[in-house]
Amino acid sequence: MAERSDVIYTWTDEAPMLATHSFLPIVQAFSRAAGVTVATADISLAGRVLAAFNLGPDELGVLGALTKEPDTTIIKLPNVSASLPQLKAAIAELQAAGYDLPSYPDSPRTAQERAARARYDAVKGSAVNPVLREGNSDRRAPAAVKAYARSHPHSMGEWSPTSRTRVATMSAGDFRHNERSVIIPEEGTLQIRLRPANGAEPLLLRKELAVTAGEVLDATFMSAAALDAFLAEQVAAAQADDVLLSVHLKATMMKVSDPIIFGHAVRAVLPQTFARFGGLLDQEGLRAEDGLGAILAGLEQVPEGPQVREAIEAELAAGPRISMVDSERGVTNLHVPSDVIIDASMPAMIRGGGKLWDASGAKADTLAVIPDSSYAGVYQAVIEDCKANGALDPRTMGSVPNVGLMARKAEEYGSHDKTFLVPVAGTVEVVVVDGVDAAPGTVLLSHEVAAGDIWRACQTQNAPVRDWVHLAVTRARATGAPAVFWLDPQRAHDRALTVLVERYLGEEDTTGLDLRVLDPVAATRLSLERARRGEDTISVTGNVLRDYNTDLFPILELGTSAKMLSVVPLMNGGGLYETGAGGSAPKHVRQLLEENYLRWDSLGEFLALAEALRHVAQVRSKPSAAVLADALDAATARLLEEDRSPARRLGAVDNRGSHAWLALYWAQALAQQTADAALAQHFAPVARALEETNEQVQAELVEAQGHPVEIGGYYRPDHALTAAVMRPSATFNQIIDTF
Ligand SMILES: NC(=O)C1=CN([C@@H]2O[C@H](COP(=O)(O)OP(=O)(O)OC[C@H]3O[C@@H](n4cnc5c(N)ncnc54)[C@H](OP(=O)(O)O)[C@@H]3O)[C@@H](O)[C@H]2O)C=CC1
Ligand SMILES: O=C(O)CCC(=O)C(=O)O
Ligand SMILES: [Mg+2]
Repeated sequence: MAERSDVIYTWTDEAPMLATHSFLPIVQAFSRAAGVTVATADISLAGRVLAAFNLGPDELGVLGALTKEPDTTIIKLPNVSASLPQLKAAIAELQAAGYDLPSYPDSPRTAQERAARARYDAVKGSAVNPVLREGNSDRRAPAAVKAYARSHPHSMGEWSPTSRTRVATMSAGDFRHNERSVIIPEEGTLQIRLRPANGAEPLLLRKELAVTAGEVLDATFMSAAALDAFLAEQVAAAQADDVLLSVHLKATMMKVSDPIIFGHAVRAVLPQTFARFGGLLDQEGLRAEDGLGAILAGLEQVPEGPQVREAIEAELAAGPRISMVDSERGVTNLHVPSDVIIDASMPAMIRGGGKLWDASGAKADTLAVIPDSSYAGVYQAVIEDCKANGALDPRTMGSVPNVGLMARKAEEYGSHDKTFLVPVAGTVEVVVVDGVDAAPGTVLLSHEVAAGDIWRACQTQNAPVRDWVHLAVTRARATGAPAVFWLDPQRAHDRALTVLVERYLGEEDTTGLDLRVLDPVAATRLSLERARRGEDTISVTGNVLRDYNTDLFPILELGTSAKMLSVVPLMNGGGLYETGAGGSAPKHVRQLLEENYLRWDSLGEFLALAEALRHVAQVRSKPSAAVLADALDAATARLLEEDRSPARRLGAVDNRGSHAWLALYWAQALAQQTADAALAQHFAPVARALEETNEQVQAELVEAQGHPVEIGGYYRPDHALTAAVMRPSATFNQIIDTF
């Protein structure tokens, strides 16, 4: 990684990584011509695993440090936030490729195994985004994208007023109801300990926790008993109502708590199997947390396997219908913890008219189980709105952009190192060690807990809150749209945050702006009501709702969140440009391997790149970068107008075809602009060559489609093989590689 290069383009996983093989050579060729350097940083899951064992460079670490430099510009593509089954698959692939890596120690016994486990656990889950997000988030649909969605509406499933789809969430005992919060007056050090109810010595859960002045610190827990009772009720309710049982969690970002909750859900649908064979499954290391898929696969190696499998199948057959991820392959919602991720799964269901797939591949209503009630009400409010008013109409609906509090691992998404599965009943206490304007030993927060409960603390630093409020005011001013802070007066954390929001709004010039604070359900209703009238409403939210809303509203408005502009102004002056708001679309990889067709849309990359180049122009004093950016935006707008984005089916323009169109339009725009005569002159022959060969190039790209391809790996494919697959037009490559 060339650390001083103008732009750092991230090398990630799955579909975006495939697209990068085609798009990056174009980006580098165009940028080079304008004197802008573009280097890559490998932050893929495989790259991170190798770095964790010193078998490869720690490019994420370097990139994390660069986020604090004022002249850094990073383009961040989506990466796999690995669930344990994915991490294990990546390790197996790397081992088979000859890397000397230990297997994942499920039950570490030696010091060496514990060390290996700690390294792997640091790579697991959402281990990239929190490191790079040294700023708050500004996600919105650019005008050209919104205009395209209005003139080319995606299909929306119909909503019937009699739909039986609904959200089930807990009414007590969950993270929302147990939350307690304080604002830390002065910096200091805390400790988290558990005082067992049986009078035994306190257990130190976290020896030292540094806190900063003015930060919001909260603590809460999910009661295992309340969760199990709730899940048992939902299993029965789904069966009684004959709707599909579906469970929506974020086992990737909430990498400690949510896999545990997922495990409870797996056990809730198989109570008899676990009562009978739980001991055996434990002994074999087959954990409900890893999903039904891992259990069924693991049973192949166990002598009693067929018996257990029979029990599972019988119990599934007798229970409620479970929603399917892939009905053809028999993959249920409970097979893999990372297959159904709430931010994308709930909006896709709502876009589809409240339906999910059953085992026969038919669509059916669902009972969507979202155990913690902190944010579940948002989805229920959307469902109620759709039942009452029908599906939203992408041709007319307004937009709900987001300003999200995210910097410095804000709120729940930074809580993993403070989340604990409670080993014995007792009292968890957050205690002052020093500082904090309190006597050592003072208990700041405490909860009575039982064994199996999930306790966690979250931190929200003060400077990010102030920056977030400022960003909200800036966006409200720039757009004239009302900005609504989604804060829940029933939650201790949100009440503390409201105090800070009011304080920092007092520092801003807010004359003439419409700024409100509403609870999330009221905010959802208002935003939808306005959207139905074609009006825009900025949602100003915490970190989790940032994630949820930036899939929810784009998926309804634009059909996908891949088309979002996703800017993270870094607090020290750098710029992080995320590509879209969606993920790495694993399904797209399978389609490429089976039929050499990649339906991934790189629009998010195009939008992010233009903003990144503008940032380079400013922080590196390179005016031609701004010329590149303006021409790129013009090319992107034209790509949309002329409908050159990837289609979904063989024989049409796919990801590679859309890149070739973009290169043509970009070169033409550069040749025609008058701001930089040297660039115009440089690009005139390039534009001509691309025009003259365009028909042939597109034909070559379509010709390549329609048969299986081999790229030599999933998590770490062979670079040369993948490049050959992703760059099949010799005519196009010749132009890009030589100008
Ligand atoms: N910023 C980040 O790093 C993020 C990473 N992730 C990671 O991504 C993975 C998958 O997550 P998942 O929840 O399934 O969500 P995804 O957003 O990856 O996929 C859901 C669906 O959205 C559509 N989609 C998403 N992006 C595009 C695109 N650029 N072009 C066309 N269609 C697109 C696809 O629909 P269709 O099948 O109809 O084509 C896809 O199947 C996980 O490993 C997750 O951890 C998730 C979110 C953000
Ligand atoms: O980091 C992740 O796992 C996902 C991030 C995400 O979904 C988002 O930021 O929208
Ligand atoms: Mg998301």
